[in-house]
Amino acid sequence: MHQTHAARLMDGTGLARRITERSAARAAQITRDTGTAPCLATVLVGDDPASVTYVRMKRARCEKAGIVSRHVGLPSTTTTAELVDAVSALSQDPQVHGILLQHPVPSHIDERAAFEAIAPEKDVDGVTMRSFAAMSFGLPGFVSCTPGGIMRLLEEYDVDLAGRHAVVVGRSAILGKPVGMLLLAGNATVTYCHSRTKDLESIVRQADILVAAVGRPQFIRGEDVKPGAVVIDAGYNPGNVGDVDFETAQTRASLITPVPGGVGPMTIAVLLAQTVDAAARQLGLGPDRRVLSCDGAR
Ligand SMILES: Nc1nc2c(c(=O)[nH]1)N[C@@H](CN(C=O)c1ccc(C(=O)N[C@@H](CCC(=O)O)C(=O)O)cc1)CN2
Repeated sequence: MHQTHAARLMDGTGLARRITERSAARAAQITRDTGTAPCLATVLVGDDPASVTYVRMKRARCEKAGIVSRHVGLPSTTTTAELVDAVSALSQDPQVHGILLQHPVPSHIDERAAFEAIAPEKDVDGVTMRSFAAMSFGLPGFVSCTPGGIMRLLEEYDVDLAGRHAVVVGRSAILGKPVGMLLLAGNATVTYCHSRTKDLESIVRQADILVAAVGRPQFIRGEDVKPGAVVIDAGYNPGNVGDVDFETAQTRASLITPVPGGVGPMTIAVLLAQTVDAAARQLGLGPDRRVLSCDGAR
């Protein structure tokens, strides 16, 4: 019989705040040293309410951290060519250091073509193929923000990955696929599951580390969580509901991210940290490797 206990919560809000304080200090230093503040351009196509909220949150956090926020809002009728032109113009603008194209774009647009119009040195959201390849090969570059935030949370809570079975449920280009590659780089044994996976529950039950990134509310049943597992809920469904049935999962897991307050805030903290890093490089200063690692700030 399984013993009932409450898992320890992984506090993404607190860690994100500490990382962002460091980003703000570094942004102020860059502004003092060069006379130019780091600048993130956000691009939003259409008026999907959730996307409007996320972009607003990103812009507000930039401004609080001393990062200039430039916004390009485009109508939902925008064509692929028009979006590629808008992103290319930002890629060529020396006053812009980072570019964020909010996902998803309307379905008639070739989102991949638009992402690929982001200059590599400005890909602070880690969405281009080049960034994905660099991350996969362990080369310098920007990571996709939610996967980067998840890895930073695992590090903060001293989760040992080596030899452990990590199960990623979901295979999206900016979340499921890259987080699996980062877990692999950490020497975990990685299994990807998706909508065509047969007997998903039996694979989930084997996970020492479970990353839920399906985009379906409470899709992962709490009773399928292996006792002692580390559960990362990367779901951001309407009403702040995650992909995991939290109530039951937290009685079985050893560590679990809450929704809200887990992975979400980390996504934005990584975006800001990478924007500051990009600005430092483009303005001829070295990157500050400590911004993300946040040593001594626990
Ligand atoms: N280009 C990108 N598009 C999208 C990304 C991304 O990383 N890059 N991620 C997701 C969603 N997302 C950011 O865009 C995001 C979702 C949720 C949160 C967050 O902090 N949520 C809070 C709760 C929200 C609230 O208080 O209203 C939480 O979990 O505590 C941040 C970012 C889609 N698109």
